[in-house]
Amino acid sequence: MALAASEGDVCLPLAQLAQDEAIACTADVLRANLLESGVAVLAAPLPPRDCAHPLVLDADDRLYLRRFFDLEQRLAAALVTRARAPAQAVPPTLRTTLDKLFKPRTTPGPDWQKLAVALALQGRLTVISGGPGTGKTTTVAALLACLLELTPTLRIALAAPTGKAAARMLEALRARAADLPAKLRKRLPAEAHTLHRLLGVTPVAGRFRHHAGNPLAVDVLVVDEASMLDLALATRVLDALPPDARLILLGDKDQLAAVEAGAVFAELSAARVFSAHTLEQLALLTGTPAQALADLPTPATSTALADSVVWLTESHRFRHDSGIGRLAANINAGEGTEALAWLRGGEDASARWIDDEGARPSEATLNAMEAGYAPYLAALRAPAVDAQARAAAAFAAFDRFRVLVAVHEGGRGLVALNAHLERVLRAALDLPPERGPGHAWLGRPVIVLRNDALLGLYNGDIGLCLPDDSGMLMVFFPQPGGSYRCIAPLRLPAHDTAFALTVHKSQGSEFEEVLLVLPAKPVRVLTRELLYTGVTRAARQVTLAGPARVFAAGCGLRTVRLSGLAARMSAQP
Ligand SMILES: Nc1ncnc2c1ncn2[C@@H]1O[C@H](COP(=O)(O)OP(=O)(O)OP(=O)(O)O)[C@@H](O)[C@H]1O
Repeated sequence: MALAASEGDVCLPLAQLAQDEAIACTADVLRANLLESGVAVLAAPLPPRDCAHPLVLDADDRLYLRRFFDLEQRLAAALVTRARAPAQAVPPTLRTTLDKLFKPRTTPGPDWQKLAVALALQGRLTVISGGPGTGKTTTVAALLACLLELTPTLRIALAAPTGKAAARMLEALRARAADLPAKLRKRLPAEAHTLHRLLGVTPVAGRFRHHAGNPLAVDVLVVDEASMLDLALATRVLDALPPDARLILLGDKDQLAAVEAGAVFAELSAARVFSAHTLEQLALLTGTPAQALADLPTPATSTALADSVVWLTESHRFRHDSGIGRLAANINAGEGTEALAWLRGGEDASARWIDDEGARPSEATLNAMEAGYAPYLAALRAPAVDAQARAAAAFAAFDRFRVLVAVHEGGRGLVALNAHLERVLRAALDLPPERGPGHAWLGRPVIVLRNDALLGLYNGDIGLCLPDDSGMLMVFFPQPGGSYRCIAPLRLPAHDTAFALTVHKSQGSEFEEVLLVLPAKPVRVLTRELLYTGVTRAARQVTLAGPARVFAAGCGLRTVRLSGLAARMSAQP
């Protein structure tokens, strides 16, 4: 079970477990043995309160670690309670506001951004799924404008699983809110938090200061990059949210799931289903012709998350047929061979392919890696007025490009590519030979691997080693408001070099250009979701380097996360 959890699964179906070579018996025999031995207890529908069994078996023969069963049960109940909360009346005056915020469309079809706002105005749980640039943040800016118009004193919190994602969200929200009246803009939050910081980290792992007994003082919580939410964190967020607060989850259902167990966002946003009554209300509020909504699924029996899920599918950042959009669509559809045909033909400069089959990256791949960081090298060499100005220039140059990888080890993995780029940069800057792994040197980018609440650093934060105004090498981290704070290298929690990042660690970030280096052989972690997430980190240009068969195999491989969340939500009384 622990192995399954480490691969992201929340539970294991008994039938699958029974096929394991080490177990080799029927599911019936396995069930009887587990229950008789006292290792597992039946959930009917919940396990008895005071039992000490480490495993729980549910009515559909899913076997859980006790902790995961409790979390999943709690999360399902909390989500369904929120989704079923009676619809809130929306004053008709908001129709005028919505019309002002969303100009009539020039393209056919309903305006899903406007519909998403109308839906979120009525409910306490709204899940908005969309690929890059589909207007999720713009939608939230409009929603907050409507809510603030109704309640000027509304307490809004913005959060994301990583510091980078939180900072991007705040920046994007400010930009999207630029057209709002100044009195509303002023009331938007000035900060976005990591979820850990919002919930309040305590010295006890997994315990937060805010929970059901000490809820967050918020009326609306917006969580961006929600596909990175694992089961445990999602449960803590729901626990800490006051019952009448609104929760808005933004994410991309096609992206990689969290590193830890669970694929909460993908499960929540898998289907969008509306009741006939809600569609009627939405049509009224948004002025959408009922005909335009007629094709939407309206099941006879309501589903757990009916009227809570919206998909945004139109990218405003790049056209569907532009290189990055087209490649992302091919990957999502499992069309690796089709993608390779046009990538190899060099049809679109925004998506490039380097045929590279060796155990180590070819000359062409290494050249692309080094060329990508040439502007960063130039920024490190350039004179600067002061340390803050140098940090701003260095971050701007560093953040425009990133090397992404699927695996840690091997000649094409994270460690090897970081080592290569370190050697190249040190040679170019005439730095003395390495003094061993982990020390500071001018220009070293670092990624934080552990939360350190005291220092205010969180897993995934990225800093750059640069001189401070006294010439001492420090690690600079961006902070809200655009300035940089610096921390002595020796004080940093566990960290690593960050020229190359795993695709997992790149979630929540976006770069002008991305070079995605694939491994030499197909591996289990190289899935459709990983390729999609990697490719969609690029805003302007993506280059893939690897063997064609590895890319094609990855497009054909879907991530399967075993979980019972959807079933448990449907089973809620
Ligand atoms: N309805 C629209 N019409 C035209 N442009 C739009 C529309 N909605 C959003 N945009 C523009 O598209 C770009 C992306 O919008 P936005 O940041 O809201 O998308 P997102 O889904 O939050 O993106 P991300 O992938 O960064 O999370 C922005 O430049 C925004 O101004």
